[in-house]
This record gives sequence, C-alpha cells and structure tokens, in this order.
Amino acid sequence: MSTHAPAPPDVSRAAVAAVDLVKVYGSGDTAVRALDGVTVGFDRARFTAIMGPSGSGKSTLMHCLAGLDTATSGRVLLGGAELTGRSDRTLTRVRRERVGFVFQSFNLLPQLTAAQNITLPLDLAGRTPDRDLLAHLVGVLGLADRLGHRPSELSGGQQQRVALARALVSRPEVVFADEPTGNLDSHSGAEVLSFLRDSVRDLGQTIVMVTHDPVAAAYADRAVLLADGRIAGDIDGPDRGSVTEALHALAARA
Ligand SMILES: Nc1ncnc2c1ncn2[C@@H]1O[C@H](COP(=O)(O)OP(=O)(O)OP(=O)(O)O)[C@@H](O)[C@H]1O
Repeated sequence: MSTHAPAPPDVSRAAVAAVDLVKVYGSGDTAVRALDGVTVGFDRARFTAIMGPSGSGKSTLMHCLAGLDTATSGRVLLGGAELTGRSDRTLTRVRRERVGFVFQSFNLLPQLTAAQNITLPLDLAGRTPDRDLLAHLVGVLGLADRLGHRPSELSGGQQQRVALARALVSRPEVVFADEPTGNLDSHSGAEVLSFLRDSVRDLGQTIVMVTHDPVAAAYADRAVLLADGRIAGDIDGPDRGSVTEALHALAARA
C-alpha cells in the first residue's frame, strides 16, 4: 500500500481551480474562517458536485471560483488564467462572458420574456447568439411554446429551464449551479439534473454544482466534500455510489 499523499490536482489544466484558498469573514473574536486552505481543480467537460453540511463553505467556495466574491488569500484560476487580484471591472466581464450561473431562485428579470431572459447576457456583452445552439437548448428544454411568456407566467420548473438556457447559450467555460433544484418538486428537479448531465455529454459543458442533496449529487461524475472549510473527501467515477454514505458520515461528525 502506498503511503504517499495524493498528488495535488493539476490546477493549471483545470477549467477552474482554487489553490490554498482562504476566506475569512469579519475580524477579531467574530471572525469566521469559511474556507481554510482549499486546493481543488475542476476538470473540463465534467459535472462535479460540491457537497457538505450547512456552513461547511460550499457557497463561499463557489462564489470565489466564479468571481462573485474575492478570497482573503490563495488563488483562483479560470482556464489556467489568474482571477486573483483582478479589478471589479474585470471580474464583472469574466462573470458576463466566461461563466454561466444557475441559482436556486432562478433570478430571471420579471419584465423580460423567456426569450429575452435567455439572450440577456449575450446582449449585454454585445454578442450575437449562436442560433443553432439556441434552437438546440430551447428544443431540449421544452421551451419552444413558452418563449414569449414572462417569468410570472411560467412554472418554477419552466423558469429554471429558462435559467439553464441562459447559462449555457454563451458556451461558458464553466456553469456554476447553486442548489439548482432547491425550489423545485422532485420531477422538475430530476429534469434539471438530467439536463445538466446531458449537457456535459452532448455539449462538453463543464458544470460545478453546489448541493446538500445526495440525490442531486448522484447525477454528477464527481463529488467534492467540504467540512469546516476544508476538503474532506473527493469521490470520483466508480465510487460515486458511496456519496450518500460519505455525506452521512460527515454530517454525523459535524
Ligand atoms: N457574508 C458573511 N458574513 C459572515 N459570515 C459568513 C458570510 N457568508 C458566510 N458566512 C459564514 O461562513 C461559513 C460558510 O458559509 P457558506 O454559506 O459558504 O456555507 P454553505 O456550506 O454554503 O452552507 P449552506 O449549505 O447552509 O448554504 C458559515 O459559518 C457562514 O455562517
């Protein structure tokens, strides 16, 4: 049996990676170390779930990886390029042009139609949508007869499918999904997760999803487990069946 520590991830080749990432909220007695030296890489064209108990740092890690928040120390690399230390303006451009987001609460603009919501990030960036990809996404997501509707005229599942089309239509380097099924019934949730999994297979999309739900994580290729702001496990490929067990063990320790 080898006694060597596992090899560090090849973060320079990853779609997105963190190196020794630390995030401290507040200061003095009330300081919270939400991330405590996280090094992890997320491979291209794979679907990875970030799991862990409440307060373990999942959202903080995702926000730092996506340029929504800045870390206290450590590095974030997107497509091998440093995100650390970039200006707010650059981070805004990165978020608009290089990553896609899917949130628990859909985050659609209420005054825009589904079609306008889908193309909004591209419109803001002055880019023209890839018509073939747009038609593919609208078809696969079953939105063809809903494109003229506003979010208030759509079900939760339909709203999240609009958000998925919006996230993928720009061919982002990474789609970040934060509890994307948290507000959905189990049927709509399964549709969303199947779509995410299929988009990895059919479009080569890279997906990083935060979830506390082992059922959702079972759709992913890999599950990274966080506890107390540290990587507490990394379950890949054939071992995925043990995600539930590992999460329960973590929850018992927390
Ligand atoms: N803006 C903030 N100010 C102070 N502390 C924060 C802030 N955001 C998060 N924290 C703290 O950082 C730690 C990690 O929070 P985070 O939201 O990343 O965890 P999580 O695993 O995503 O939790 P949950 O599953 O409940 O959403 C927690 O202790 C939390 O209270």
